[in-house]
Order: sequence, then C-alpha cells, then structure tokens
Amino acid sequence: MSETIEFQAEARQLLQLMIHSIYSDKDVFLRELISNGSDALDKLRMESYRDKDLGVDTSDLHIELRTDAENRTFTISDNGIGMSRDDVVSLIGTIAKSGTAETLAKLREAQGSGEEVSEETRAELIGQFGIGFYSSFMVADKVEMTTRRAGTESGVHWESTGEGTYELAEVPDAPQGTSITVHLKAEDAEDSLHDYADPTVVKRIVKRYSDFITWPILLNPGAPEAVEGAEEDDSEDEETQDSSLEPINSRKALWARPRSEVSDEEYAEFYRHVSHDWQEPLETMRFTGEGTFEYQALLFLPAHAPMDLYMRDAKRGVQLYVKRVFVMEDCEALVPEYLRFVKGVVDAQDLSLNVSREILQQDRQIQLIRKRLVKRVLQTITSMRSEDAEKYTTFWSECGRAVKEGLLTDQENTQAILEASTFASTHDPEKLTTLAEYVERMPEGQESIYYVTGESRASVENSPHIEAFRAKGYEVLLLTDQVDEVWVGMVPAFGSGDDAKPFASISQGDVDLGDDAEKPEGYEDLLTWMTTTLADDVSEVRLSTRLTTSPACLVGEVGGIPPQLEQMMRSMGQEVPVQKRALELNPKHPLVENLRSAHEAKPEDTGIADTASLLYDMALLAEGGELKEPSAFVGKLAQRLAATL
Ligand SMILES: Nc1ncnc2c1ncn2[C@@H]1O[C@H](COP(=O)(O)OP(=O)(O)OP(=O)(O)O)[C@@H](O)[C@H]1O
Repeated sequence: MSETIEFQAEARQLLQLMIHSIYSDKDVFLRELISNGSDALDKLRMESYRDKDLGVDTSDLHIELRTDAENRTFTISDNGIGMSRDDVVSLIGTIAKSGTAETLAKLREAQGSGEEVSEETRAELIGQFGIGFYSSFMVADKVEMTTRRAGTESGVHWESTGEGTYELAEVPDAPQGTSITVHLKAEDAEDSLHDYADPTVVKRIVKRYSDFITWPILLNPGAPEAVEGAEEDDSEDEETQDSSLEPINSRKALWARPRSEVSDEEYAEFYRHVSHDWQEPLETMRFTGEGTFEYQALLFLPAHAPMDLYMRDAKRGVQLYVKRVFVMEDCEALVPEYLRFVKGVVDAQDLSLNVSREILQQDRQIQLIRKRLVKRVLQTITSMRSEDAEKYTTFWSECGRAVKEGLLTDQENTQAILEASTFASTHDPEKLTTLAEYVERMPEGQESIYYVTGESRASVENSPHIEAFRAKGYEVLLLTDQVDEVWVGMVPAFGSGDDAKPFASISQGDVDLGDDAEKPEGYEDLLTWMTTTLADDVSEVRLSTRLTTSPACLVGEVGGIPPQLEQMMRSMGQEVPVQKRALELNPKHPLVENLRSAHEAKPEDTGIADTASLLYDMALLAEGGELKEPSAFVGKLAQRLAATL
C-alpha cells in the first residue's frame, strides 16, 4: 500500500530551486550522494561497535554505482545504516536545518526584487547549508529510494518527481541499507548536464570529487572505448570487460598522504565533504603529533561564516578518526566553542574506537590535541593577516566576532586571541588596526589603550567622550560588536610584563589627559547643588577634562557595567542593579558657564533646575541613550526656549 505525503514548505521550495537548477556544476549531485552513503557506512560501523546485538554483517561495507544506459538511470547503493519510515519522513521530507528559512527568504527577496539573481549569489546562499540528497533533482525527472534501517525487519520505498509530494510504500524484503535510483533528464552539455548513465563519466566524477572516501566505491565497468562520452575520460582507462563491479577510488586518507602529493583541489573536495560547504576553504592546516601520542590533523578555515555560526544551537567540532576509522562527527571535545567555524579531521592513533563523547571531554590526550589545535588556528589567523591581507579581511568580517568570544572563555589564550584580532579605530575610517599597530602609534605620555563601546561606528565616533582624546591626538578603538562590551570588562591589558598596556574606557572613570589647564574655580556651589537636584539619576556632578565642544557627558565607574551592556542584560531577563553614573560638565561651554552665574544669582529658580535636568538629558541623548520620559524633556525644553524669545 502506498501513500502520498506532502513535502514540508521549506523542502518544497528547496526542491524547486534544485529542479530549476541553481548550480551550474551538476556533477556535484554524485558527490553529495556518495557523501551520504559514506556517512551511512560510518554510522553503521559505529553502531555495530556499540550495539553487539545489532546482528549485521559489517565485513563488506561499500558503495555501489550502477549505470543503465538503456533505461537512462543511475543507481547508488550502500549497505550502511539505512533509514526507518519515520527517518525518511523527517530527514528527507523535511528540512530542519537552522537557517534554512532565512536563506530561502533571502533568495525570494532577491528574486522578488526583479533583479536577475546571479548564479554566484544563489550558489553562495545555498552553499551555506548544503542540500545533499535534494541535489539529485538537478539531474533527475524522478528519484526513487529503497531503504531499510539496520536491525529492523522491513524497508520503505520512496519516490518523487520533486513537485509537491512523494510516495511512500512498505517493502518487506528490502536489503539493509539504502539504494537510490535517479531517472536522468536528457543530457544537455550546454547546461553541463552530463550523461550519468555512462560509466566513464561517472568514474571521472568520482575520481575528481570522492577519491578520498575511505569506503570502496564500486562501479560497473565502462563501455568499450571510442563510444559516446569516451572523450570525457581522464585517459586513465584501465577498464576490463569483466562484468563484475570494480573499485574506482584510491581510498587514501588525505591526511595520511605526503603533503606534496595532495593537490589543492583534493583538499577542497575533502573540505566540502566534511563541511557540507559548497565553496573552497579559505585556509588549509595540517599538523601532526609524534612520539608516545600520535595524531594527524587536517583542518580548514571557511571563506564565509557557516549559516548557524551566530545561532544558539550552532554545530561545532571536527570529525574524529582513530587509525583511519571514522569515530564521530562534530567532536566538541576537540574544539572550543569560539572556534566552531573550524572544520576538518583529527585522526588519533591511541584511542578506543568505542569512546563516548563524555569520556572524550575528560581524556588527557584529547585535551592536549585541543590545546595544540587552538594555538595552531590562532597562529594561522594571525599569519594570514601578514601573508594575505585580503584573505584575512574576508575571514575576519565573517568569523571575527566568534573569535573574540574566546576572550571571555579562554584565559590561557587571551593574548594570542588579541594578536589575531583587528579593531576599528579613530586612526583610519576604513581599515581595521591590530593592537600592536595601535601601541606603535601611541604618542609619548599615553599609557593606556583607549576604547569606546557602542552600537555603531557612527554613534560612538560622535560620542562626546571622544572629543578631548581627538583634540589630544589619542587614538580610540571603536568597539561595536556585542561581544566587545563584555570582553573589555574582563581583559585587563594587551601584552605582558612591563610592556603590558591596559585597556581604558573613555567613558568610564576619571580620565587624566594630563592637561595643564587647571580646573576653574568657583563651580563648587553649582556642582553640589546639581548633585542634589539630579540625585535620582546621577551619582555625582563634576567638572570634566574630556570635553571640548559638548556641554556635558555621562561617565561610568571603572569596571562598572556600560549602559549598552546593562540594556542587553535586562533584555535577556537578567536583574541588573541600577547604575548611576557621574555627570561631567564642560566648564568652557557657555551653557555651563551661564548656568553657574544664573544659579549664583537665583538659587531657588525652578527654571534653572529645569536647565540642569536638560543638561543631563542632553548628555544621555548625545551618547545614543534613551530618555526615561521624552515628554517631560520636551515640556521643559519648550518652556526654556520660550523664555529666551
Ligand atoms: N544513504 C543514506 N543512508 C542513510 N541515511 C541517509 C542517506 N542519505 C541521507 N540520509 C539521511 O538523510 C539526512 C538528510 O540528508 P541530506 O543529504 O539531505 O542532508 P545531510 O547530508 O544531512 O546534510 P547536507 O545537506 O549538509 O549534505 C542525512 O543526514 C541522513 O540522516
């Protein structure tokens, strides 16, 4: 009995994109299906280790490819883990990846705007989360799949033309594993849709994209030479007329081959396999550990942030192998959260294949590899900056915010993270600066690295606090990522020992800009009176040395919670004690000067009290803050203005 089921809305939209072919390189469908088959074999082997009662034969795990020119089909089968009926419905009929809805919305928006969406844009958007199985619809009119989950009795048959629905039927005698038959569209060389019913074509593609897959990939032998499609061959045609299947991949783990023998393209394909990214990696890293504890690592930095990088449930971790045998996906124990964009493989020689995630967290060897990995990644980022500035800029704009999260969690590597980082500063309107460059530019007499935090470059650049620093020629870092608000409160200095330069907020604490100009006399009364009048809002009213053109600004205590962070914490439902800040007045500003003489003349005047409170409101507005009672502000302002006319 078969039943017809509808695809989930997102799945339907993705399928449409596939059918209308978003990607010029159709050959990649094969890589995607092989990748899934290989994962299924990995999973079966792991499960059979863990569950001795599974009762499956794992002695001959492999992937089979069969072409049928007559019926124009291509079939890929694996004797891996397989899927249950529920698996098929949830994994194939539904897309549950974080970011899918957003990506599709972006695509729709781009298409809706009437502009032709470039191939690149589409590929880039899609490439951010991969589409695996669905890519078969780039080359197919119809896809059929029969699958049976290891350890269960009966299988299912799935079939769809990729429109709105699919058919599901029970198959009592299905072999264990998964077999997918692709009913091929007509060959269309112009659209680079090749003849996938031709084994020579298939062989060439497997060699190119999937050679490193560690499981045997078997293919029915090719047609005799000089037949249609033969010119596509790589010329390494060793086929015989034997009717049995022949293995076509070399199965060599890339990380175990001598470096000089692995091409960039092979690394790129391997990267795509482990990351599900469709683009090339930005950087490839290889290193090994020798001696009592041996391991090999092959890691990659992405050219763009993974879809879920800044989402709560972001995936992290690299693949863990033990002596060439796949052990687990996303091994968190090897990679700290802030480096969650790092993809790749660690192959350890000395672990049990049976190891669990919990045990790994405690494992000393794993901790050592992790340490090494972190150092290596940070070093790579840092040297990328000097070796290929453009690459670094791409990387930093995509993943820099994640890297800076390490300043909150990884005390051991704080300095290395600071060295790998770059920041916006008042020195250059466009180019980011390293801290070393900043320190280099510090003029005689400047002891600290000054920074200001806030929501955007525009708002912090115009903040009143910055005025005197500018006037004095002191550079200020403009920190506008949310994570910046937090790390500046935790990291005391850049550098170590005598060379350490402390970080100092320009909007916190008393700054001493070393100005010889003494604070003018005669303001005591005004300051005492204002401190009392504004006691609900400010901790103190004092004279400032940091202002040149603005009348007033608000200054927090050193180590206090900056207002943006306070707001952020409140919005996350955290209790934050009310933090009063000091109001600093600019004694050279006519408003402040006149306020002093007006208060002296008429200490009881309520209008003057209103002006004092307006001064506070203005300081709040100038730093981009929000007024508690905008209507009260407007009322007072209108009155005071009226009095001037
Ligand atoms: N040959 C297979 N054997 C067993 N399960 C499979 C097979 N092919 C697909 N699946 C299951 O279906 C899920 C969805 O596959 P799909 O190819 O759409 O995405 P994916 O491989 O998870 O990720 P990506 O889209 O990033 O490649 C897989 O995660 C896997 O659980």
